[in-house]
Amino acid sequence: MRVFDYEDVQLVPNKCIIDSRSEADTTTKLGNYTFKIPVVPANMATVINEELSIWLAKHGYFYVMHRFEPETRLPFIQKMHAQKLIASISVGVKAEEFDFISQLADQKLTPEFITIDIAHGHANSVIAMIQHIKKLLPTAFVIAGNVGTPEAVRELENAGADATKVGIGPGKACITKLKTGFGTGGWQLAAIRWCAKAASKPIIADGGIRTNGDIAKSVRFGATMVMIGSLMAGHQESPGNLITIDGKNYKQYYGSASETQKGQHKNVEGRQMLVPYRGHIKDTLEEIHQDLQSSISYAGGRSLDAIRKVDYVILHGVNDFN
Ligand SMILES: NC(=O)C1=CN([C@@H]2O[C@H](COP(=O)(O)OP(=O)(O)OC[C@H]3O[C@@H](n4cnc5c(N)ncnc54)[C@H](OP(=O)(O)O)[C@@H]3O)[C@@H](O)[C@H]2O)C=CC1
Ligand SMILES: Nc1nc2c(ncn2[C@@H]2O[C@H](COP(=O)(O)O)[C@@H](O)[C@H]2O)c(=O)[nH]1
Repeated sequence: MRVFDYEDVQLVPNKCIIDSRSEADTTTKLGNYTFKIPVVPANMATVINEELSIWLAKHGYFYVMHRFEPETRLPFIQKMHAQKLIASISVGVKAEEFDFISQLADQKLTPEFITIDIAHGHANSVIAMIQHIKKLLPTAFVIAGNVGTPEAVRELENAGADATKVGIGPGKACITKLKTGFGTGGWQLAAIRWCAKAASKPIIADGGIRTNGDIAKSVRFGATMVMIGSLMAGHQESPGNLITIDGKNYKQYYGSASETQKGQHKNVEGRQMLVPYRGHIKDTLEEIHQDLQSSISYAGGRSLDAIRKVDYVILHGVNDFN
């Protein structure tokens, strides 16, 4: 398998067939829903909160609420449904999480999306959780992860997952590679390609996005949706603390497996850092929308599908057209 990451690849332009970039359609479909762009802020405590979830849902963006205030999830689903908005939550795989799903079923409360969010998603615990959700809440769209191999994608799909999330260790706040020696850090884009070839359902590329162009590259190599943490954490609406150093503004960003998140130094695989303050998230999302419209025009099409078929070159390696 050829191994490469985002910075090693460039997409090759095709003849433009539209008169204006505004004609390019950046929407993507996940389950029964269509979203404005193939981007979702990471389900991390310094990236998403209830307020931002509501804003994103109201404005046609996908969101996944994090799982680190577990007792708020049930009222959160009720609150979203009362506003006729989609409810998209995260769960873990510990015993109490199985009970939580049973509780939702007892109350006849089905979130539209449930993301199973653990570090090593190719695990019996995740398969058991997928099956538990599908039995009790059969209409919920289940995203399972995280994984980094085709075998894992197939197993989770066969267990009933509606989508799988790919990315072990490419995150900005991640230290998995350093602490364990494992992961897709440094070859995340190749891992997406590898997994997507085996997938029969959508893939969500998770982690390692450093520029807007990386989103188009993820789509080229098989992603239906792209999850982004650090580039989404610096906004006014982001939940992390605002910190000013020498007159420059930053926002706090920490890993979900960091000591800060866990409250103890046990199985730490994440760190805390500062990311530059970037103003309002609506402006960043609009910039991503416009950049993707440009990507579609360079791909020679009218929608994201055009990007999926473009040629590419691998820089710093063997150049090849695929
Ligand atoms: N995408 C990524 O690269 C990574 C993401 N994260 C994020 O950090 C958060 C915490 O993740 P996680 O620690 O999995 O969540 P949890 O602490 O909820 O752990 C989930 C369950 O899986 C077990 N478990 C976790 N890792 C392993 C492993 N390597 N082998 C066997 N069992 C395991 C845990 O038991 P026990 O704790 O007793 O082992 C626990 O029962 C999540 O939000 C996750 O997405 C973390 C690391 C990498
Ligand atoms: N190894 C770890 N990965 C983590 C942790 N917390 C979150 N994550 C993953 O990172 C992405 C976001 O990546 P970014 O490059 O866009 O910043 C996130 O969605 C998780 O999959 C962690 O503590 N350790």
